[in-house]
Amino acid sequence: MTRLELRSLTKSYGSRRVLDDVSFTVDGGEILGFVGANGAGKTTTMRIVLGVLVPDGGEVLRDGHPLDAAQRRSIGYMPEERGLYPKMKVGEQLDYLARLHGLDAAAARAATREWTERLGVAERLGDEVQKLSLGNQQRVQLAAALVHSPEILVLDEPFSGLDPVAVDVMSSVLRERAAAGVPVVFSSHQLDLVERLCDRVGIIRAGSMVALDTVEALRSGGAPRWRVVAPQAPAGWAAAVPGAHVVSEGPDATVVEVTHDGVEQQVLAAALATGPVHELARVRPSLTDLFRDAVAGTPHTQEAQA
Ligand SMILES: Nc1ncnc2c1ncn2[C@@H]1O[C@H](COP(=O)(O)OP(=O)(O)OP(=O)(O)O)[C@@H](O)[C@H]1O
Repeated sequence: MTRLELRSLTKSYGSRRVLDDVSFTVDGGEILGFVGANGAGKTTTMRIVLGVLVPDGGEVLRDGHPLDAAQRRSIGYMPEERGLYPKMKVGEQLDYLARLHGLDAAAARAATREWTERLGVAERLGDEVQKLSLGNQQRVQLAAALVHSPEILVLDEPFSGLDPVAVDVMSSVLRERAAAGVPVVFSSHQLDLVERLCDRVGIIRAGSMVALDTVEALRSGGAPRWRVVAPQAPAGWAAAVPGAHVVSEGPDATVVEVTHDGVEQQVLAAALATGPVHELARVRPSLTDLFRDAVAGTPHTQEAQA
């Protein structure tokens, strides 16, 4: 099965390093979500995979060997800036792209038909791309990435601007391609979607990978957090429990982080000492929480650091 590997990629613009030792692998059958704040380096990384940009250091491997030009061309790529010819008809454009990748005329037409039907734009085959709504242009863009049956998929923000139906279609296409053995990597700012769809998530911050794991593993890393609902407890009640750190305290609930399992029982005892306890529950961070933690301490847009 195909394996895509990015090994120690670095890239600078002038004296400014925008990628610093970025490494990750995506196995066939796997969907990797690539997330990070604006300007963190996602597009730069993907362009290097495609060969549109040359890294200063590091390499991109397929099954352990550096990607050659022909293998790069065989990647299904959806660029962030999109790359369709606005005045060309949808069908002609997709046929052309499929032919460019070596399909004969009949196979190109069949692939165009298949993907436009699948993506819900088959009735627009005869329309110029520029006459389509942005969301439909994006569906065509995905069709363009798929018409040549790529063995690797690299998609830069494929979900941005899509309506919920198109999001579902796009999600099922990505799952299906992964199930067919294709390594899939896509960037997105829609973290709920990434959480739902991806087998693993890589978080990049200011050009460095700061997390790379399954959502489940990322969620269970870090100190355990517990939510306590004790309506009669006075302010500051949990602060004195050894090993507990109050994360937030409000009228509805107190959230504490504990240094190790078992401390929550002492937190519970302290809460019970103040009156009834209605709830003691482990809090599982969402990918959004993890993302915030991972990019914490940086300006909201990392370009501001430049
Ligand atoms: N041609 C260029 N010249 C100089 N700096 C550049 C160039 N292209 C990108 N950069 C800088 O490299 C950094 C990484 O940009 P990149 O587009 O990879 O980020 P991104 O994570 O894709 O962001 P976004 O989420 O906004 O798309 C940014 O600070 C950007 O300003």
